[in-house]
Amino acid sequence: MKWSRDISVVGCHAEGEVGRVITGGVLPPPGETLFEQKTHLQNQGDDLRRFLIKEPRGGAFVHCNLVVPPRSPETQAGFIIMEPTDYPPMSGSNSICVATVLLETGMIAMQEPVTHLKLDTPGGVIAVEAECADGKCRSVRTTNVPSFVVKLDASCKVPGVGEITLDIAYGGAFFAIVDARAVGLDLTRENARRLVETGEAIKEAARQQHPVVHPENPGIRDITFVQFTEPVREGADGYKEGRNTVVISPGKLDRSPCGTGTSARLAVLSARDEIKPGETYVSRSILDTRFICRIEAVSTLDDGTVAIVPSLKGRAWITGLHHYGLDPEDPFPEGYTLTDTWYRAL
Ligand SMILES: O=C(O)[C@H]1NCC[C@@H]1O
Repeated sequence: MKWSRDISVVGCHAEGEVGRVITGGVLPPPGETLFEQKTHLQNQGDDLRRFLIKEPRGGAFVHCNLVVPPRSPETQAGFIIMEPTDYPPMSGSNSICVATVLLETGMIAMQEPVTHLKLDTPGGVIAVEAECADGKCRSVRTTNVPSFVVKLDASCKVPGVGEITLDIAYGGAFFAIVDARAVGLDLTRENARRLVETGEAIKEAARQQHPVVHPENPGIRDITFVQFTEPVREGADGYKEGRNTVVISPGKLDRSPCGTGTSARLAVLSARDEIKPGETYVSRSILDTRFICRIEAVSTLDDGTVAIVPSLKGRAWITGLHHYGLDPEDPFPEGYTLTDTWYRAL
């Protein structure tokens, strides 16, 4: 075997959603901030993401996180999130995978029973509280970046679907949030393909009809995800509970309850006075896995926009230790996609 590249990756999933973590073989990209480093990766060939996420090394369900030295004060490490078509500024499921891998592999020393960390992301600094026992992370609570509403009850004309109403909110990426009843689809595993098709059509229309820009970072713009929701109800344990599924381009559903999507939804619920700071909110995925969430604080952005600071608690499990390599004779150094499993070719 003769490789021109050898990248060490720890396989992991958080509540069903894959979040692989690159722990070796890649130097930190240049940049003063994580956002600049992410932009460098994106604009300078995008080869690392394509190498690890596209087939034959990855698949439509794969996310990868590059661990980098921290840049912001008081943080212990940073990570840059790579998804099938995007580099989202933050990601809930990926943050839980990264924290679990950092602690369970000893890259950062674990303190039992609770380890507190601050991690740098392109979207800002997040706080992590990991409950740990016997060398394992039993849960990870991520306190996310400020999350806020952009529009409530906006109208959107979607080819093949009709005119629908949606909310637009930021939770670490911009989401268009749609009541699943408006498109006549229940959030079931059997409907996964139809949810993807409808979600991608809505995303395309919503991006054109509702351009959005983050008030504090104009580099963060445009709707990245469509989230379908079921109404909030009281769950078996007496807490408010809501199911959702988030469509991730080019066409798969988030298997976890989507931390950034839930953060955006909490901003909407808060703006409608349907949830109060400190109240427990259980966010459920299409697989019925859960994040236990709450609004930790209310704040304002530089331009006066009201924001919430949400947290989400879930668990991740390490699935494997891998080395991904490139044989110089391999005809697919940048990978490939086919519409059988990728929905849309990239
Ligand atoms: O939990 C989240 O925020 C994410 N899960 C995959 C897509 C989103 O980044």
